[in-house]
Amino acid sequence: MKFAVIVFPGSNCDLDMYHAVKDELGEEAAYVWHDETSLEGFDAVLLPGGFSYGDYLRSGAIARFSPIMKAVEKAAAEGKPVLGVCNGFQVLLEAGLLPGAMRRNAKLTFICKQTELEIKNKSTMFTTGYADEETITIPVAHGDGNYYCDETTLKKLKDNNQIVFTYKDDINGSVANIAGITNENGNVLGMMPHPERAVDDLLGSADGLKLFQSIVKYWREQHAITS
Ligand SMILES: NC(=O)CC[C@H](N)C(=O)O
Repeated sequence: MKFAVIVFPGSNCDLDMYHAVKDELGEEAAYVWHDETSLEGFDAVLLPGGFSYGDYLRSGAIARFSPIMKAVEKAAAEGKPVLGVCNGFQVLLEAGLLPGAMRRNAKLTFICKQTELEIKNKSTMFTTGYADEETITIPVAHGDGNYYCDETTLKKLKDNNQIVFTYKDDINGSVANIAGITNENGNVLGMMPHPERAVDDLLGSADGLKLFQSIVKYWREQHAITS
């Protein structure tokens, strides 16, 4: 399976993402500069964390106009797995590929620490590797992680099972403690915690690895030779 790691000017978790896929997961990965216009030949798309365009205007607000975003939209429409982590999540929100918006953390401070997450939907293509009711440990590192959506959107997210991860504790003021959501189709996931930084016990947790393994499992099932 081949993963694209999109690199924007100011991305800083692209190397971690590449390492997670290539070295820990053992799958193919390649960096794709934001100026590119095609994701032909890739099976999944990863938008890493960082400070694209210095977070000017709003986190993700400028990156969402990068040429590669048309190809990300196409991959999403084709049903390919698209994962946005932290700044990647912010870009997906700004691009309208996920509902809602991100605001400054409630306490207006940058938060960098391990967090406990509850898995609210373990039947997505990103979460089948987790056990029922499993609580996982994955680090966050953000200043703008305060997820907001209105009541109608929240109801839709709940009704469609689009809320995938919630924080066990309210760390940043997010509506309903939301840490990660999918689109309606379930193939685009945005999450503030960094699974790519939790892929080995040496890092303090390996709980993020199961997320990447779930994507591979899904892809293999889709591409199984049945005859
Ligand atoms: N680690 C990151 O991706 C940081 C995201 C974002 N720029 C913020 O501080 O909110």
